[in-house]
Amino acid sequence: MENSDTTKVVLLACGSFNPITIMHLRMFELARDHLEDTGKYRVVKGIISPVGDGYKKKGLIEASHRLEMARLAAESSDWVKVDPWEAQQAEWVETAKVIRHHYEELLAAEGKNDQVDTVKVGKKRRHEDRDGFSLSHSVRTDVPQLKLLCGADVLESFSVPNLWKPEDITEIIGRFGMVCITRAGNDAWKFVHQSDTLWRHRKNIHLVKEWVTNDISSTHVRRALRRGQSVRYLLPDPVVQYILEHSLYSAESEEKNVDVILAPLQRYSKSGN
Ligand SMILES: Nc1ncnc2c1ncn2[C@@H]1O[C@H](COP(=O)(O)OP(=O)(O)OP(=O)(O)O)[C@@H](O)[C@H]1O
Ligand SMILES: NC(=O)c1ccc[n+]([C@@H]2O[C@H](COP(=O)(O)O)[C@@H](O)[C@H]2O)c1
Ligand SMILES: [Zn+2]
Repeated sequence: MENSDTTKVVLLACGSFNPITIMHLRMFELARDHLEDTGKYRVVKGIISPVGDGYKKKGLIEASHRLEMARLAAESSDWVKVDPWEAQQAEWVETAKVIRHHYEELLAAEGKNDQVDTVKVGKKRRHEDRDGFSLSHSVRTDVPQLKLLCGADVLESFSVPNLWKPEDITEIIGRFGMVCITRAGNDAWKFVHQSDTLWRHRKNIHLVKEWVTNDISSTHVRRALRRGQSVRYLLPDPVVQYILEHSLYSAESEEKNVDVILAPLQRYSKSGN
């Protein structure tokens, strides 16, 4: 039965997905269970958004292949879909912009625009937060919430110099919120505790402890493929087939972007941000 007190949530996972693994799909299941277990949320959709080639990460193969593999993987889910928008952009797009794009899509799908209906927005939300970010322009309760889904490594990468703009971190967490899958739960909490920005927005950070630890990573999968080893059961079968059919992941593909600086580092060190 529909509970009118629950808030609908859409989960957005951004990453390389080079290639997508079963752990990426598990993240969605873990996050949905965690949010729904609070009794406050109902997760209605998951979106996988592979990063574009402009991200320039070492070993990042073409977005067309990564998108197709993600689509094959998502066929096994009735609620997680792949969205090609980010992957199709000529230049790397900041995650905050990707979230904004999907939020606008969400509003459009609900027949709403980005103007907040103040009657429907809770009073306590109508203020500037301490970073000067106007929450009154951004939080509404009549459409599903959009939250960024990621692993603890992404949360911890917030402290890497020149990787994230501080205002983007504030917007991602303060305006939208994050669901973060963590293998070492205490470390992620410690990280939140040690950052003033993260601590201020702690109620918008959902840390999900993964009890059945699973260290599958795309790096491990690419390494195994380079060595001619089996990757079966680490990836959905159709993804394994696709990789073999197209001979993806070799010593050569791992050298892609080897001498190139990662797009965010390039962008933010240049601008002096
Ligand atoms: N085993 C895992 N546990 C928790 N989160 C994970 C795990 N694997 C990937 N993620 C998360 O999935 C998202 C996409 O990650 P990404 O595409 O970088 O995969 P990855 O396996 O970490 O790849 P790579 O080894 O190339 O960095 C990120 O938010 C990452 O933190
Ligand atoms: N400043 C930013 O918005 C920023 C910085 C670094 C990574 N990211 C994103 O985080 C994800 C990380 O992916 P990887 O873990 O595969 O590197 C990608 O989607 C990337 O675009 C965003
Ligand atoms: Zn990663």
